[in-house]
Amino acid sequence: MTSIIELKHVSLKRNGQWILRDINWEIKKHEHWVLYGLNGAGKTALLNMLCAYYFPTEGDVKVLGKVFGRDYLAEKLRQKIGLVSTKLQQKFYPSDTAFEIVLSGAFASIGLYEKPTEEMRQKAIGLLKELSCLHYADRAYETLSQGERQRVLIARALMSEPELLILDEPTTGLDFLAREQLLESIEGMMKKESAPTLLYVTHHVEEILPIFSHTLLLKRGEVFDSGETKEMLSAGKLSALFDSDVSVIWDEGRASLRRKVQTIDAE
Ligand SMILES: Nc1ncnc2c1ncn2[C@@H]1O[C@H](COP(=O)(O)OP(=O)(O)OP(=O)(O)O)[C@@H](O)[C@H]1O
Repeated sequence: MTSIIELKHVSLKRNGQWILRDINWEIKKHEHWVLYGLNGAGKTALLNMLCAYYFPTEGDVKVLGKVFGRDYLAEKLRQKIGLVSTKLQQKFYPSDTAFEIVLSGAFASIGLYEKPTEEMRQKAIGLLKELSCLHYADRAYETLSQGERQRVLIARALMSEPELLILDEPTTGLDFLAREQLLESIEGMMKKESAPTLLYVTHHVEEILPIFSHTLLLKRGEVFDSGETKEMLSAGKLSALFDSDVSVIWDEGRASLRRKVQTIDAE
């Protein structure tokens, strides 16, 4: 099976501090992964590396068949990766419509500077429909809710038919219902045969859908463990990850966590 991401003994130092240490990770085509870790675990640093914004201090990074430092062109590589992150959300022009924002994905630009073809327009309409956002296609970005914006940005990311789609904490700022509806849309989208490999970054176990076959647990810049999701989300493993006792409750293929409160006997 083709590798989408291959990291070998990758470490990253920034401002004299090690942020990532000895990361080994392989994502194969058609596997869908979760990158899970608490605040400050190094998730953003790792994503910045995968998208060629950071260069490893040590080790080898290969993304979509391109070896960093040897045969890759950052811009070209990024065009093959669909990235949806909160940081990206803030870059769009408030008066651009949802339709224009989705279309801009075909040119990998912020704003629409080239005339889209009829084929692009049809594709954008199809994606807006698929992500249930066609009814606000003509609304200005600034008038959209957080959940609506995320849907539009996922549709935009899919315009260029990326081989890898990275969703970086896409449910930030969503209420329970909006979160669940977005997760349902993501699940539906990933069931399509033409779906890209998906990397979903989160610090909420509840968001890990059954479609995510694999999970990498990141702790203080190191791989704590990685493998099949079901195995990674065990009470023992997560308690060790958090340095705090938790129990895991499974319901319809999704896990949720409870922190065990230590009770001290009065006697
Ligand atoms: N340029 C930098 N210089 C020094 N330290 C940095 C730099 N960038 C990140 N760090 C540190 O590296 C650690 C990992 O940061 P990172 O933002 O990757 O974590 P994260 O897992 O994305 O966290 P969160 O879930 O809170 O967004 C943090 O302790 C952060 O302060």
